[in-house]
Amino acid sequence: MDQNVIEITGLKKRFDKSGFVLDLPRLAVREGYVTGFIGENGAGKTTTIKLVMDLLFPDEGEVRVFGREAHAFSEQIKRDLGYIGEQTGFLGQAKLRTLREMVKPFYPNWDDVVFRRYLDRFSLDPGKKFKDLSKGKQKQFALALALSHHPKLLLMDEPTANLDPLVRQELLDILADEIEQEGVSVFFSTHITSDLDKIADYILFLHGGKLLLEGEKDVLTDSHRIVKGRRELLTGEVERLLCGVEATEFGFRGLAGDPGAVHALLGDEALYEKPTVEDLFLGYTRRERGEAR
Ligand SMILES: Nc1ncnc2c1ncn2[C@@H]1O[C@H](COP(=O)(O)OP(=O)(O)OP(=O)(O)O)[C@@H](O)[C@H]1O
Repeated sequence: MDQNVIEITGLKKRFDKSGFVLDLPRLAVREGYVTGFIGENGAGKTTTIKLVMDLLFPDEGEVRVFGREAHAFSEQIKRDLGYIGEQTGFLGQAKLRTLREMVKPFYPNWDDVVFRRYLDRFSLDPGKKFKDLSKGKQKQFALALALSHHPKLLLMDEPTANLDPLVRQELLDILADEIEQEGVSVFFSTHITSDLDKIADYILFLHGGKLLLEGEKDVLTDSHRIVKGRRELLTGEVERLLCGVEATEFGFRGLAGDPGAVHALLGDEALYEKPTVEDLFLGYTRRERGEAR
């Protein structure tokens, strides 16, 4: 299982109009795991996903999916890939059953039993038009289509946006089932970091077009600590060991990448808590923006 389903090397993608540059010397998504892709608005997540989907072409470097070059093998790759984009590109006027007819021929592994099972599970009426579904129901339909051809990789751009907490939890449960039963790999971007606390094995954190932090989620959260203490403990020396420091008259809070070094200075005078993915995200983003206090 030590394969990478996505492997990007030496990639550069520039948008002359906006001046944005995506610069990824190396990015890998491992087979059989859930990898969460986070980053602030405009960090380049959608651009990366579009490059993997061969909807954009790199200026430099290479994108490989299932070990094959993404552009040259685009058709073969897509057969094994379930994609849910930010905007579902379905023809809104079409009924769900018509959309099934349109999509099915592209996938040799199409499975009507799975498709019907998900329509039932999501209470989706095949006679309804896509445009008449709520945004959440549209996402569920997109997921039903994506899962009905037994993909090896689910590639999703903000799949849980616009979903109420119950539907979001159901989607996460479905992903967990698919991983367990079908061994599917999952790569998805999100702003809802609590979803990553729940199901991600790996985290890729993009900032300004570059990978800022990556690794196994448990290793990242175990190796960092949120440090809290009284305001007078926040000396310059302590502050240099923290990122994303928030301080008031009375106290402070900051993320430590080397908690041992902070403990050597503050000992048990401070509190040390395991961070969430959101804590990591905020700490590193603020550090990059030079926003600390
Ligand atoms: N076709 C394009 N032409 C010019 N600039 C573009 C184009 N597509 C994206 N960009 C710019 O590239 C940057 C990255 O955009 P991208 O959509 O990949 O970010 P994102 O991380 O997905 O953001 P969000 O979380 O807001 O969806 C942004 O500054 C965006 O304006």
